[in-house]
Amino acid sequence: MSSIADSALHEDETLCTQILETITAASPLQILPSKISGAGIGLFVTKDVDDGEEIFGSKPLVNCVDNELQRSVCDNCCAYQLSTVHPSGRFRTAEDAELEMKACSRCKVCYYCSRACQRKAWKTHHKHECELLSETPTMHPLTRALYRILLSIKHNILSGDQRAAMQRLTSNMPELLSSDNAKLIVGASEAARSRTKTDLSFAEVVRLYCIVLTNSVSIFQPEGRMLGSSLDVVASLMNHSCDPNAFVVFEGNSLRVRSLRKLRGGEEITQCYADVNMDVLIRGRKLKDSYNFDCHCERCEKELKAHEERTPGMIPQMEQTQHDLIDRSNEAIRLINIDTLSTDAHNLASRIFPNGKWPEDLQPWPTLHISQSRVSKAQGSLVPALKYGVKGYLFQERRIGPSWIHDLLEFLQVISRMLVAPKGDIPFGKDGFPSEVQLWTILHGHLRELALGATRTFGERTAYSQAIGAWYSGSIAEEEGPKPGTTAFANRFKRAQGVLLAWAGVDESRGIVLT
Ligand SMILES: C[S@@+](CC[C@H](N)C(=O)[O-])C[C@H]1O[C@@H](n2cnc3c(N)ncnc32)[C@H](O)[C@@H]1O
Repeated sequence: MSSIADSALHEDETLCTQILETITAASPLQILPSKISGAGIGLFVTKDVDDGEEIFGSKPLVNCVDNELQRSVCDNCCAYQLSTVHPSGRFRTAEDAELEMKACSRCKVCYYCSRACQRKAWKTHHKHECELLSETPTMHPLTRALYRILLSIKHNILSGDQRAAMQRLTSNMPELLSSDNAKLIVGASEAARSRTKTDLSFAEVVRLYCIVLTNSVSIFQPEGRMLGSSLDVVASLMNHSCDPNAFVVFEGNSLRVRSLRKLRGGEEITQCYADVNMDVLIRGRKLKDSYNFDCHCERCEKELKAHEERTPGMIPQMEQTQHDLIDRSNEAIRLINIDTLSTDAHNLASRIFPNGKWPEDLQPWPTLHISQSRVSKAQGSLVPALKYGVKGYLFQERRIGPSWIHDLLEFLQVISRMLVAPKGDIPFGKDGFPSEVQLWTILHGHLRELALGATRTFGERTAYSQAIGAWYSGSIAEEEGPKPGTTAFANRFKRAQGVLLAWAGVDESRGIVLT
């Protein structure tokens, strides 16, 4: 295997053609040396691609559901029991029946949404792994992916091309074997080799595990939920950018790569391996720890320079504090409790900024506000949820892509709950708070942006975009004044948004401009 792995994939034209034939792409793609220094090979478009287009779709080699979601996600089609979206393209209501999930009666590890899914999974892979899974039910999904791959090789389920291409993916094996995780990697590989009784050598199994660790992508649905991990050969060839032109999303068990902006023919397709909204220091740590490289892109250099100018010589403290703020914010979400979050956050911020005043637009502050809004909403405290929500979503620098759509949706859910709350619960028109009519205008203006944004981001066929579109059309049908999309509405919206922003203490320049 090492000799195959030594020759780069792009040099084998026949193999490249064969693996590119397994995807569905609007126009042909190419595998070439990356334009990013030190990044190996990459994936390129050959023709111009518009903003918001599907670049390609693929059926991954393996999808593995996260352990804590096993009972609620179908192990075959990835249908999610708690999805807020009905497959017919509307948001679910309390009247909708819940998907009934049934466990495999033998292993009780994999769950299915129908007999058909269970039969299909059994035929394609589950019959080979069922007994092994029942012995090790809590295996990490990436280790489960390794088992599935080893068994697929053993039982000739993978085609020769798929196997050859997978084995040539970057493994980062030397770096992973000298990392803190080396013992775990070696131990899991040893166990996988002996349990699956594969013919592969120990070194080959370790390398395959490193390939899984380096190339897997999250099964991220349009709704924003991560359901597990997936390995797809073609998607694995996309390199990282902190200003990506594409992203990966799943529709059921199918992977889709969609554009975030226009790409010119010959351009490399890139995705962000870290949370694209986070600061350079958080992204940098993730890229180093999980993918073994340092990013030196324009965005990273610019953000590092800004740190040096703002707080000279404080980069290590700044990084630690950002991590601590994120941990604190995640803890608040987990406990559904933000009682001490503001005080704790200001105490942490004062390590860097003597007055404890972290800049509103510097991450993770906007994300912290979004957590505060989410927890307040869960507690039914809608007024603070709105105030935190306005700050959270308007201080995000990037107003494109999945996370922007999710932030906007959450913000609008707060507004729409306020508009149906019992009279007297919401201080309409008092102490600078917008009037009820103004809040309707704010909802409708944003809903139109959300509907347009969801269609551009996820495509118009996606049930999620359709559900947002249905919400928008249902809601504006009741609007008596000028409709969104007209100049009269835009003027009304600007005034209403101005009131909301003044109430929330956000500068008007941060507001959204309607399209
Ligand atoms: C999923 S693979 C991407 C395909 C890979 N370039 C190849 O040749 O197979 C991820 C690995 O590619 C490299 N890589 C991806 N993006 C990079 C970037 N922006 N700068 C440097 N290396 C990068 C790193 O080695 C990373 O661990």
